[in-house]
Amino acid sequence: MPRTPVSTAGAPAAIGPYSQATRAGETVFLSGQIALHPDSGELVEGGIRAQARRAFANLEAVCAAAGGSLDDVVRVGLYLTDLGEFAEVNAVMAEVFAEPYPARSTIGVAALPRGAAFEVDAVMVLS
Ligand SMILES: C=C(N)C(=O)O
Repeated sequence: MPRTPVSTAGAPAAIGPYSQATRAGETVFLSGQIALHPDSGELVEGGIRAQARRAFANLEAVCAAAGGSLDDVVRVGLYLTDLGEFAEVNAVMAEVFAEPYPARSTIGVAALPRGAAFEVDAVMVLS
């Protein structure tokens, strides 16, 4: 099955050799989003909540470009450089997603691109 790239100016351009998302049939694989502002390409300021909100907003823009929405997301992966900030990320995720929530894995990592504190990736199934 061919992989069809998804591209939008509503989310930051890829910072390496990957697509913002790829679609295979009705399944969309969304690349990791960090808190880069789509216009400036710079990491937003303001701490973990601001970073999480921007990263989820970027993800939402890619969902929309693929013809879906966050309601179509079936799984997310969260990556934090400090699991001490887990509660704050949970609070932002609860603002962004409605129940029933997607499946999720959360992983503490040593570092993320561009010095980000948070990254989210996702799988979406179009309905
Ligand atoms: C930000 C990314 N998704 C990357 O570098 O893979």
